[in-house]
Order: sequence, then C-alpha cells, then structure tokens
Amino acid sequence: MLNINNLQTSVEGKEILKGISLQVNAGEIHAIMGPNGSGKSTLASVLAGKESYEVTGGEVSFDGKDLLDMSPEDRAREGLFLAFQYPVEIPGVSNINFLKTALTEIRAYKGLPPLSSKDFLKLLKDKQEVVELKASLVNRSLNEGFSGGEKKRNEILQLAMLEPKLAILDETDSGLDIDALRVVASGVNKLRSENNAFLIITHYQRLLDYIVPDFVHILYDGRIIKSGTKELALELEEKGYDWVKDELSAAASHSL
Ligand SMILES: Nc1ncnc2c1ncn2[C@@H]1O[C@H](COP(=O)(O)OP(=O)(O)OP(=O)(O)O)[C@@H](O)[C@H]1O
Repeated sequence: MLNINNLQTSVEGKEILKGISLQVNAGEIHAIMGPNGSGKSTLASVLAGKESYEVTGGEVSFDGKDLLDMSPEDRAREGLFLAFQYPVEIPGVSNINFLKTALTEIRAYKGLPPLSSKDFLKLLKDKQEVVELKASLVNRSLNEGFSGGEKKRNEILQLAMLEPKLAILDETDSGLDIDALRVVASGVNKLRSENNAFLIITHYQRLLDYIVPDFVHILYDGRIIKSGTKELALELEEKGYDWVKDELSAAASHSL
C-alpha cells in the first residue's frame, strides 16, 4: 500500500529526513516513536503533501502510484488521511458541512454519487456513536472552541466518515485524558480492517496498550534506527532513547 524508499527532505535548507525507508501493507498498524525534533511530524506532513517541505531524494508510492507527484487534495482523494497533532479551527465552516463536502468529493473521485441528506445524517449518527462525540459539536464550526480532547475525537469522526485507506495519526494521544484516549483508541480499533492501514506517531507506549501495533519503528535524527514488534515500545519506555543509540554504536564499533 505505502512504500517509502530512501526519503530525504529539507526545510529552509536544513536536512530533516535523512533517508527513510518503510513499507506499510494493508491490514497493518505501524507505530513511529522518537524523541522531540527527530522528524516524526515532518514525515507525516511530507506524506500528506504540505508545501513547505522540499523532497531532496527518494520515492514514495501509494497503491502503486507516485505519491510525491500528487497534489495534497489528490492524496486525500486516493485515500490518505492525516489526523493533525494540532487540529485546526475553521470558524464559519460547520463541522457537518465540512464532512459532507469532504465525503462528496471522495465519493465523486470513486465515481459514486453524493449521499442523500437522509443517508448522510444516518451515517453521521452511526459514526458519532463510534467516537462518542456529542451531537451538539457536529453542528458547531469546525473545531472552534472544541477542547483538545474534543478536537482529537473529531479527527477520528472524520476518519470514520471518510474511511481512508491509510490514516496517519500524528500524536493523537497528546492532550487526551484517560477516557478520551480509550474512546479514540477504540474508534481506531473498530475502524481497522484488512483493507486499511494506520501509521501512528506517538511518544507514549500507553497508546499502544490500546491500539496494538504490528510494527514499531524508532525515528532518531531523521532516520529509522530500529524496527521491531510491540515489545520494542515497552523496551523503549523502560530504557529510553540512549539505549538504542548505545546499542547501535556498540554494534558499529564491533563491526569495525
Ligand atoms: N517549517 C519548519 N521550519 C524550520 N524547521 C522546521 C520546520 N518544520 C520542522 N522543522 C525542524 O525539523 C526538525 C524535526 O521536526 P518535527 O516536528 O518533524 O519533529 P518531531 O519528531 O515531530 O518532534 P515532536 O516530538 O517535538 O513533535 C526540528 O528540528 C524542527 O525544528
């Protein structure tokens, strides 16, 4: 589904991603962990097509198509979804209109007609229950005045409505209380299927108790320095990032 090969990117002349390779197949959940400033959000932004990042090398294919060649809108239409670390507020655009417009766009791209208002509202009600989001929030302006936790739940509502092939969740757990964390995680677990995949960026092993990843990758200074299964996240929480660095330098000196 997603194939990243030696991806390198810079921002304002500063190299941030220094050769990332990662393959995500349908049905898989990958977690990316790494210290502050290691490039996690940059990776998410580059995949979503944010303009300020310059790709200086490498390739990314998504379902066999060249992702880097597509506009951000086409990436979304192809089924890529990014849940922001800091969801944006859009005053004047109601949450419900935003969802309807986005869903209509995506359906049109797939050659499907728009849903009738009745069917749309029925779908919305069903999905709202998945994320336990209050009905009143759906009628308000997009994220305006939402609490941090409500914004994150709203991101998962968007995910539930749009059913992307690949969802990238950038620190969705930050700012969530325990109940909201459980709701967001159970939303993701209900939405996961054989046909979609998730890339979950997180600082805390805690989220991975709820959403069990198939693979965990450690991003450090713009490179994936170690990959493993869910146990790697536990080990990391216990020993810290210096342990991975020390292990790698020991391996490097051993091979000299
Ligand atoms: N628009 C930008 N302009 C200048 N530098 C940037 C920009 N975006 C990212 N960077 C730099 O790139 C590096 C990686 O940032 P990024 O936000 O990807 O890290 P992160 O791993 O997501 O960190 P955190 O865990 O703190 O969210 C940082 O040194 C950051 O200052």
